[in-house]
Amino acid sequence: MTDLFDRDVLPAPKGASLALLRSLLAPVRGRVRLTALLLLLQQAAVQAGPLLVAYAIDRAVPALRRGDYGPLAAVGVGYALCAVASGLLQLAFVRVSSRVGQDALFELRGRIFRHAQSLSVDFHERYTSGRLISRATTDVEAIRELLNDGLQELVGIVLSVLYVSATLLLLDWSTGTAALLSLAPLCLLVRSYRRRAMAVFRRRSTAIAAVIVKFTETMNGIRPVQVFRRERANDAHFDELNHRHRQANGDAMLEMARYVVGSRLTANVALAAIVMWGAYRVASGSLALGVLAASVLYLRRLYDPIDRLGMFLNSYQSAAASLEKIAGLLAQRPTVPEPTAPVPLPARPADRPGREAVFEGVSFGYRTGGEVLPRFDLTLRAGRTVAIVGATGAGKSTLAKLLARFYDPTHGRVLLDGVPLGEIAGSQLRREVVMVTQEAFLFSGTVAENIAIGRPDATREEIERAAKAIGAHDFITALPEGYDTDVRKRGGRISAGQRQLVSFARALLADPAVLVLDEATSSLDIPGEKAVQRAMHTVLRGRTAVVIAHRLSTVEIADRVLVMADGRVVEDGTPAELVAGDGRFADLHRAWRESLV
Ligand SMILES: Nc1ncnc2c1ncn2[C@@H]1O[C@H](COP(=O)(O)OP(=O)(O)OP(=O)(O)O)[C@@H](O)[C@H]1O
Repeated sequence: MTDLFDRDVLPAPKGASLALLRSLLAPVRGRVRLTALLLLLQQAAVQAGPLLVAYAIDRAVPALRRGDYGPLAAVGVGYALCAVASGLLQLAFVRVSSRVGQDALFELRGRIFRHAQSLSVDFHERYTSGRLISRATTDVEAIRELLNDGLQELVGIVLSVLYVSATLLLLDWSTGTAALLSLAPLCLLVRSYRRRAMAVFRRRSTAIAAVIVKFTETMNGIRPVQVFRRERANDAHFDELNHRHRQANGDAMLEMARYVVGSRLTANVALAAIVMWGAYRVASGSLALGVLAASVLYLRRLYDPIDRLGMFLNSYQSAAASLEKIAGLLAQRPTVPEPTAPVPLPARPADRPGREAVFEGVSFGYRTGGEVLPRFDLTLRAGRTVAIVGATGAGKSTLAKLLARFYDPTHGRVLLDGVPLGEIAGSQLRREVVMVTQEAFLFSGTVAENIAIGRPDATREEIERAAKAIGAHDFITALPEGYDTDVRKRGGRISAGQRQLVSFARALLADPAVLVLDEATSSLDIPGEKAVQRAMHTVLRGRTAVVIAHRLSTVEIADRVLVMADGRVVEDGTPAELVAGDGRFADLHRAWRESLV
């Protein structure tokens, strides 16, 4: 089955890209208008030049011949004023527009991060982190280019074409009309370029995303890459993706080159024709020389922006492709949604350890595969420790993840003290149900901060008490800066077993009603394993606990054991009952006992 999320562009409602752009610019609407006004004035100052030249040739020079310096001086002063005004207006424009662009991008980056973080685990398993990084970097960068330079270009081009056409028509309507007619083939050229460039840019942005995905995937898995000597295969694959990116880049440049050559050729042919016609009219006395000179200057200004229009279309196409991808990402909704009207859990009496969890007619399959857990019912009594055992792929972690609501069941529901998980506010659910995974992930920050993640308001004393109860205090105080050691810095490196202890201390401090623990399979050294086992007992005590057990010594401390096979619970009972029976667990247990002697 092909996964929708394997594609770079996720489905989004129609018009989502435009709506996104509008929503980004809405808060800065006033400043967007100001930038438009500044550009309008700046273009007026720039376009006045040739008009002054025409005036100088046709009026000021004859006046000078009569000994009147006034008109020429006026032209000189006018030209200087226009130059200064255009410079100052340009400066003001750049200042305002770059702030507009920066504010919009600041908002966009924040939105991508917040949104990606709020999406369910299911999304992240399918849409790789490399793609997310590509969205937040290269795609945002493409939009930055459009907002910072592209829009200025476009408004500048449109205004200059409008000013120049109007002035040409005013100077001499027949030259003006000829100039406007010559724009028709150029418009056709722009249209066909736009169509072709769109395909090329979409390909290019997908190609760069693939390069980033490969890069992050390889570096994130650098250990297995080196252990299994995947470097050569990776090099070859990366090379292929890199080639594809280069090819897409080359295609984009080639399209651009074709466009520039085509537009210049058309413009030059039109210019030559109009100049020849104008020269003929000057010779026959029906056109003033100054008007022809100004017209030629204006014609250059009319055609010049056509090249720049190509540049603008480039940044527009690449920003449009990026905007589409970002809009697709932002259109995703969590598959495990927050309840609209959360139901609070009933208060828990102080003498009652944990809460009762019930799986009611639950069945489950991952979106990318078939059914993993066929319909089942299961009640986990408050305050008891349940161990789940079974072969790899039997569905143990899946069952645990349903209890922690990383996924919602396909059918049926999971209840905590009678309240369906889907109706409990996320913040309360995360306080009540904590899942400790095998990896025992540590965030950047100090050891103390890592322990306090589930309860950020915990005092140092409480943090140390939890660490002591778990048996982590001694190794923590032996670190270079004790509890204030940064876990990612030199000297702060801590072993796998120690990481487990930190994550147990974290869970103990968070004090959830239900603890789901995926026991680490990694073989620790014997003292390390003993320490982790002891710590596990401490953290399980006094709450409802589910342990995915890989060691039979862990199973023995459980009140109840579930043996799973192919998504079903095939044996269920106390460890003693199961050992005494003749099922799989009894076989496993016998084999284990024999291995000990
Ligand atoms: N994120 C996922 N997407 C699709 N299928 C998955 C996903 N996670 C697990 N599965 C599939 O679900 C089945 C049960 O997996 P699960 O991880 O629950 O097994 P397990 O008993 O915990 O195994 P192990 O002891 O190896 O961790 C397996 O067939 C697995 O391929």
